[in-house]
Amino acid sequence: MSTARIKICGVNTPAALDAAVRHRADYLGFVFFAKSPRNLALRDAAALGARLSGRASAVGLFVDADDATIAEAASAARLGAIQLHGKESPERVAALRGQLGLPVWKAVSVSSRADIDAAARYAGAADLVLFDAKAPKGADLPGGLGLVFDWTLLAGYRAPFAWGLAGGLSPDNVAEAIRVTGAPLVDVSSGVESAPGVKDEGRIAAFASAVRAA
Ligand SMILES: O=C(O)c1ccccc1N[C@@H]1O[C@H](COP(=O)(O)O)[C@@H](O)[C@H]1O
Repeated sequence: MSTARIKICGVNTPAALDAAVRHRADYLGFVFFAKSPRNLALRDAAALGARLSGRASAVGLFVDADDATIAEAASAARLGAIQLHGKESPERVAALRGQLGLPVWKAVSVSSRADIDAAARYAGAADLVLFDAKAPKGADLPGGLGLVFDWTLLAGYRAPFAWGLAGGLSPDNVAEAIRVTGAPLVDVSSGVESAPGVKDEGRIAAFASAVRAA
């Protein structure tokens, strides 16, 4: 099995960006969702995109955002892909992909096998499906909560699309998550933070090492 690709999500400062690049993350997530402690103002996102300057791909995270918001951020922050983390339908995903000319990732929240099966509706619409733990009812955020789902639901999974694993990953559990699921991509946010919205270089380094050793 080849090494899983790494996405560090919620990068919101130059120091966090430099740390993620130093530890060879493949993707850096820029969050555009006002309720998130990792939310980026457009001007800050533009500065981070310029600093990144193609050394890794910037993935913009949106939650049920409108076309103009996504297009403006994609251009300002030099996004290489967008991640839709709300209730976007396959039709909405396909339409955005056509409009933007960028790969579109769709997060699918999981608490049961039925959720995995239902993700098949995004085949042909999304460039990548990201399985994440379902947030509790009434939560402020649909992700970025450090919650894990039952990885055995993905054991032996044959996906009809490119896919990745998210939800409560950390330096301590990511090797086991890869072992159980065979995930080709892992996405982490709160598991590499010292406090909500504060990335920690030591934890980023440990996460990247654990993935490469898995
Ligand atoms: O990171 C956020 O603040 C966020 C906000 C809204 C939707 C998703 C968000 N993050 C994504 O959630 C998953 C899991 O995060 P965690 O590792 O459990 O903290 C991941 O895909 C983040 O990109």
